[in-house]
Amino acid sequence: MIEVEGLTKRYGDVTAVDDLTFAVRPGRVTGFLGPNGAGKTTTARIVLGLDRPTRGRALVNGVHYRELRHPLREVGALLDAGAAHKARRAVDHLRWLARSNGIAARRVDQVLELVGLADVGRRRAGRLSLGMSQRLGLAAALLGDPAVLLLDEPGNGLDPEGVRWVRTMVRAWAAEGRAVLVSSHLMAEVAVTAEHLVVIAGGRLLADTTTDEFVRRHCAPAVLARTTEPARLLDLLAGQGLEGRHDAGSSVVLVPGADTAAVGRVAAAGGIALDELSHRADSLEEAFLRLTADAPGFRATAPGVVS
Ligand SMILES: Nc1ncnc2c1ncn2[C@@H]1O[C@H](COP(=O)(O)OP(=O)(O)OP(=O)(O)O)[C@@H](O)[C@H]1O
Repeated sequence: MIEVEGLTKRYGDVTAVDDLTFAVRPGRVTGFLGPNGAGKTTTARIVLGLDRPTRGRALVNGVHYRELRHPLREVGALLDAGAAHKARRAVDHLRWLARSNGIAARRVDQVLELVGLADVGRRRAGRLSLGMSQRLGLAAALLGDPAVLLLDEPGNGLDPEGVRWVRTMVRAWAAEGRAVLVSSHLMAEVAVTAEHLVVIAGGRLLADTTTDEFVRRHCAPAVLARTTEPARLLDLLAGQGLEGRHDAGSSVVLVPGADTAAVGRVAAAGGIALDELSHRADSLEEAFLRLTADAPGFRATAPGVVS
């Protein structure tokens, strides 16, 4: 498994990772989510011994990466699909990796087969399409049959069929008992692959929970009421113990967990005309944006509730 404990990384004035603690456990896919600049790559680089933390630590199977004798046999990583030398044939790239990690040469053919590259193994890395390069990166990650996998945007550059293939493979690897961390900034894509989510923004942990719980907590259905008097409706709802949400300038009030009849009765009793009364649930992407929008270092704004 991967254990990240109190991890902090500063680059000059920039705090890329800020006191981060989470674990990637075996037997399940953990989605590592955060908007651009959240600190995902920095965390992954520290786990893989490519960068040193300012404080805290990251352990793979209980030790620091640099203490692993044959790292590829313990942890497979896909960080940069373009990492293979352009002039080197795909098969030679894998053979070189296998040799430097004490892995049998026959494993190279197995992983090429596994990722669907058996026919193009003799092609030079520079002549592979983006999707094929991604598959070569996955082949390298799998070479040592590691118990821990760390994959950054594994579906990048793949066509829809390829994305489905990666999703199925990633789930199967976890089902075999591996600890799998898949990082991405695409909430909806990761949520269908991962059972567990670690969400960060501005280098800080925002959520560490099962995907089911995340959906329950952040995408719960709400009642949507549209009115020209949203502030007064909010007050009246609060008087009845119903907590609503309203974005400045919007005509919409959202009341999580309520039913339409209750909200309609409160409006009627207060003489408030409703232009719409309906049910609505946040999409995962909306929930993700809402959760991460206020984090330091993330400058984009989340969309309003509904305007
Ligand atoms: N070598 C570096 N020197 C200075 N700042 C850095 C360095 N590496 C990362 N950063 C900064 O640290 C923060 C986190 O970056 P990081 O690449 O870890 O985020 P990320 O979540 O992987 O983003 P993305 O989804 O865009 O890849 C950013 O503000 C980034 O500019």
